[in-house]
Amino acid sequence: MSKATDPTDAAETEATARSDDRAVLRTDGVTKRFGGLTAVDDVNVTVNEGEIVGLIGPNGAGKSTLFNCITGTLQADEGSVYLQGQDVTGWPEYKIARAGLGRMFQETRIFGDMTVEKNLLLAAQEGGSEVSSLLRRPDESLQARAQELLEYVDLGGLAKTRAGRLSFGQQKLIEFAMELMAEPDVLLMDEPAGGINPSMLENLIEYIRTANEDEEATIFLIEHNMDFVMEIADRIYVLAHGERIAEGTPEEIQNDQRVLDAYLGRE
Ligand SMILES: Nc1ncnc2c1ncn2[C@@H]1O[C@H](COP(=O)(O)OP(=O)(O)OP(=O)(O)O)[C@@H](O)[C@H]1O
Repeated sequence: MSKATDPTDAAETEATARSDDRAVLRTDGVTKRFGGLTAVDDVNVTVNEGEIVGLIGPNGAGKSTLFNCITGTLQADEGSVYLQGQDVTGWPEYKIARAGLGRMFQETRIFGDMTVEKNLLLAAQEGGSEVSSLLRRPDESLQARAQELLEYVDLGGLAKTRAGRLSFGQQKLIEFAMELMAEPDVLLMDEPAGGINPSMLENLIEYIRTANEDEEATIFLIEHNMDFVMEIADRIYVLAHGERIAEGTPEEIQNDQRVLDAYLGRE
């Protein structure tokens, strides 16, 4: 996808030099305070190309705040955020999105009066295409891409259906397909399993895995559903009271005493 590079940005060269080769996303000492509360405290995370990385922690641990600092929704008080090695700290949200960061929210942002296909075509604008031309004369390759992504999530037959008629679970899958339309370098997902009925959860795991394997989608996700995150993530970061208390494979995290204590409120 197109990158919003600023050749005059001196920090870029430095950031590129410091970055891990495979790191699509990296935070370095990100700290965010709300008055006297340190919601995110000196947090370092790295998401490498092709990984599915989980972010977990008890309620109020700072997960959403960290996501918001990464996406530019909030400005960190300290620390830096690097996307593909480029220092994007302080950039406005739209510019970070254009530079390759996708975000899928808990609530869907679908246009209910438009068809599923038009929603997908609109989402492609985040990848740099013009909105008006997309809707009037959609590019055949984009249409084919939309159909392909709908088939990934087993909703291929619903392209011409009004999106508002779909169930919440189906709308979430459409939103996932929409995010993939923009071909983000990394996709942040906020509780993808939230509100999804248990029978659909296994499917969601399969769709995210397929996107990861076939589309090489790199994913960073917040999730409260432990079974889900343990099954899907390659690596997991754990936050508690704003601090990163653990990092490891799902197996390591499940056996980490600090993590168990944090969840039981025993720090
Ligand atoms: N805009 C804000 N103003 C003041 N305090 C905030 C703000 N946003 C978050 N906080 C506080 O910062 C801390 C971290 O909140 P955050 O929402 O990031 O946690 P979380 O891990 O995402 O929690 P949850 O799992 O419950 O969504 C909490 O104590 C929260 O009350």
